[in-house]
Amino acid sequence: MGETLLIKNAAELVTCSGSAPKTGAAMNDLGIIHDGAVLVEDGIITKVGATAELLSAITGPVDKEIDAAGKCVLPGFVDSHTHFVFGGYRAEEFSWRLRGDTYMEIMERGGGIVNTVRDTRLASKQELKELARKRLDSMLALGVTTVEGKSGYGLDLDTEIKQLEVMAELQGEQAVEIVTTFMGAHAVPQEYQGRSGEFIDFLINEVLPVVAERKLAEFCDVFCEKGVFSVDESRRLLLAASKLGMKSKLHADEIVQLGGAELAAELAAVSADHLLHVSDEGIRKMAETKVVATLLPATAFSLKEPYARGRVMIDSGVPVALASDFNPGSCFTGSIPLIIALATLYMGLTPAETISALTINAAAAVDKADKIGSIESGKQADIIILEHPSHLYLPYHIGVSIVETVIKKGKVVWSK
Ligand SMILES: N=CN[C@@H](CCC(=O)O)C(=O)O
Repeated sequence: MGETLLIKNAAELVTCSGSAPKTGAAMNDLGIIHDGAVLVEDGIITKVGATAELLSAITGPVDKEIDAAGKCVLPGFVDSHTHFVFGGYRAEEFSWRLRGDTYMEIMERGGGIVNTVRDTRLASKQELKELARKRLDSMLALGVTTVEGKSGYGLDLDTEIKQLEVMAELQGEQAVEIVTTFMGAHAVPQEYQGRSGEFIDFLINEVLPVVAERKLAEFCDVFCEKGVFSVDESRRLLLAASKLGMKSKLHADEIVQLGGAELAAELAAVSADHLLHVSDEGIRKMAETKVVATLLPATAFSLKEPYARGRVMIDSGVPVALASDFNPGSCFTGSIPLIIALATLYMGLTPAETISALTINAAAAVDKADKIGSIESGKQADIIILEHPSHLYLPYHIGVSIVETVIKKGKVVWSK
């Protein structure tokens, strides 16, 4: 037996077990074990059950014990949609939004994403890495054990690669596991203004092959949006990426209803994200094909847009995940407590659905539900312990983190 960790006496052990992704009523079933325990060997969960039974089944010595009496134990949160590697800030643009300018108006005036592109191109790899590391540290303290991160602030070969290399280097240098997405089609760069199709050709012919050859990204994502990339351009890029082994994600129907959700279903994408303006048909098709809907309530909040129809999606059988969308423009926060507050108070999700959406379904949104997202035998021991006895204390503490301990691959990596 390798290094062992025992967590015992948990008032509530939220396992999130069961088939993934969870849909419909299953999102309310958290597989709770009262007075629960977990045994971890060499970073992998080997036993889960009631404390008394689990203790009697342990044969060898245990290296470390955590007494979780009076506390709730859950799978680590998975933040399945972020843009955490970037240079510069857009605080002035935020003040323009406060006075009424819309996100797209600012983008059309030559601001928005391309502003961050300029700063990210200028920043050295080391500068980007240190900024990104700090952001990951803050996420970890909120209970995030896995994060998805996108490129997309380079929009040229060198800077896209620089962003992806930052993520590759940070993997293993700190505790949060990173799932990497290539998002060269995040905006049309100034040098390609009015020629979005040619820019897609450039990405397909000159950037994707390098990303694939160097195995720098597991997913390809595209901002499928009116005035950015059309459904046809998005399809062309994602099919080319898929031929090179990258799985598909889409920024879909965020600002207007364009058919991004329908395209995600057609391509059997792993997830379609945002979906503030998704059509009923898009919801039906996503339910049919089990594309994960990654909803980003902090972005709707920050943009003062209506929230995505999470309640309708869950009731229609769509697997729903929640994520932060941490980025320098539309949503400068990685706050899991804020997401929990918005999902429960304004989107009509129950506390249990919200937990499923941040754990097992978020793991499915990065195609890792076989390894993370639940506390089950055989899974990686990514676990958080709360200061309080039940998951119900999460939405009750509005905008405030109650995470006390974070465990990654069986090791305590953060504690309050
Ligand atoms: N909508 C496109 N991409 C980001 C925003 C990026 C930015 O404004 O810098 C998002 O997911 O919200």
